[in-house]
Amino acid sequence: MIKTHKIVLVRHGESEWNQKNLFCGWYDADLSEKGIEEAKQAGKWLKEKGYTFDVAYTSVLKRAVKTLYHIQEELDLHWIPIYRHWRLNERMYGALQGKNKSETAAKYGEDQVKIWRRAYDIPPPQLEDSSEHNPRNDSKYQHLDKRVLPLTECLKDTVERALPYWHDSIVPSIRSGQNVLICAHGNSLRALIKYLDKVPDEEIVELNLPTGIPLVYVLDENLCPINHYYVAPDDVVQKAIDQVANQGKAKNLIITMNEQMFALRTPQIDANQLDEDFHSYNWEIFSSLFRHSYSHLIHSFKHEFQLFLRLLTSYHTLLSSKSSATIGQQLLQIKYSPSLQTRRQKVLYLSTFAFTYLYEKFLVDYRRLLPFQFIYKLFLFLNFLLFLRRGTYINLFERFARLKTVHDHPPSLRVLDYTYMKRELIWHTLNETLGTIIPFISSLKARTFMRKHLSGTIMNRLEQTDICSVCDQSIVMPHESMGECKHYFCYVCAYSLIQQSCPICFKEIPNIKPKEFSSG
Ligand SMILES: O=C(OP(=O)(O)O)[C@H](O)COP(=O)(O)O
Repeated sequence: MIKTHKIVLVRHGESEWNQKNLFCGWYDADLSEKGIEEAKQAGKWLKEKGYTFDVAYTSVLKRAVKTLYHIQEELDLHWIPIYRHWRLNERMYGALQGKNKSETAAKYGEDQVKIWRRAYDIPPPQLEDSSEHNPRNDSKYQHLDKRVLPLTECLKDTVERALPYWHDSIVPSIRSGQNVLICAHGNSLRALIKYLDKVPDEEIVELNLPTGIPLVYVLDENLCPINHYYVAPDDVVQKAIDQVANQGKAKNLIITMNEQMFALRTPQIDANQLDEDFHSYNWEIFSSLFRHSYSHLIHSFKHEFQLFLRLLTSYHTLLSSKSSATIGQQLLQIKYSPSLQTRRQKVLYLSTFAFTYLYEKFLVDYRRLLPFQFIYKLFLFLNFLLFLRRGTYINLFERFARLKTVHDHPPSLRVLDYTYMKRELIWHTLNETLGTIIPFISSLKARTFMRKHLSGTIMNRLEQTDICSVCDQSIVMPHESMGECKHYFCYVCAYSLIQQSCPICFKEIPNIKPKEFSSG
């Protein structure tokens, strides 16, 4: 019987930088809340299937170290030896570290990002020596020769630096019959798999490893893979793999942006307008309360009451600790970031009310103050131009208080279906065409045409009744032709037939006369 070995590879649970869709590399990001749950779940799956380990290997980055810890916790395996080594670190992502993958795809193209993420031998641009991400300035690596510390790596480089550790430390443990667990990273594990499965350079591009799902490799006695499988339901695995593959797509931008995504200009303008509309509506209702009594009071103290209403609204919105958005912003799901926290911001906010009050009470009515009004309007205009250019600070208060507007929730991706729009377009075109054609159709001629082709019975019925041969209603002021036609018409209908022909018998009607009633 062939002697086999089983090793388990686990990519750490989701890190905080995975969550933000940032290139992470050697940056020491922590696990996100979800990542902690994924790590625990990995341990549970392994426990369920009866896995146990004698030794574990990981990198020196805390997202992998902590994932391993959570797995140990679930398996109650704190006593096994743990070896951490920089050679199991994630691929050094060079100058891409800290950049958002979707934004990078939007800037450089998805194809370029796929090359940087997945091409075997093309490294991303390297880190500057002075970069905060340069491992040469990191205390974790101070004991190492600076020349081995990379400033960027392609997968080939990662394979080359990870394999010595595989051969020197991990292989002996496997050969000695120990159950080995390796908890590492997306690309350091891809490097290992590339080597074990002898994946061709061009095929490794399509390999994506999900976070927190244990991958079992069954090796023969020469440590060649016989089989491999994930210890999780297939649909969970596939979904997680697709998610990793899609991280480099620009279209993810809208759904992966965190909630600090700045609001677009249009919602900001709309929110401003809604606030004004809300104030007008508020004032309308309030003043209508006193329409029949105390109206003189309302009229005399209009500005003071308006100030009171504005303050009341603010007290329940921006000035309350629960909200950082005006009414208009709340309706459009945007808000200030940071919220109105400092005393200075609150004072500035309240002074805008004082200013509005003074402006409306005095400036508008006094001609001598017109130059001030002009200066104020000029400021508003310049501020608005700046807002249009930069997309921030729609009013002077926001500018002075340095308040930016962000989306309350990440905007969701809307799927546009053009079927309805196409139908609408066809219907409108048809409507317009009919609307243009119909007025050209003479109803009289149409009716004449139809009668010409109607069967005799209907014709007879029409002739036998006392209804007008033109409008089909009871005859009003009956008239008849002065020619050969023997039909009767209302006066108005008959008048329209002069010099035309009768719609029933098609005889010409030279003129008309009132119907003569026989005395019998
Ligand atoms: O740090 C990273 O990997 P990790 O989350 O496995 O440590 C990379 O950002 C993974 O990104 P990639 O899947 O685009 O290679």
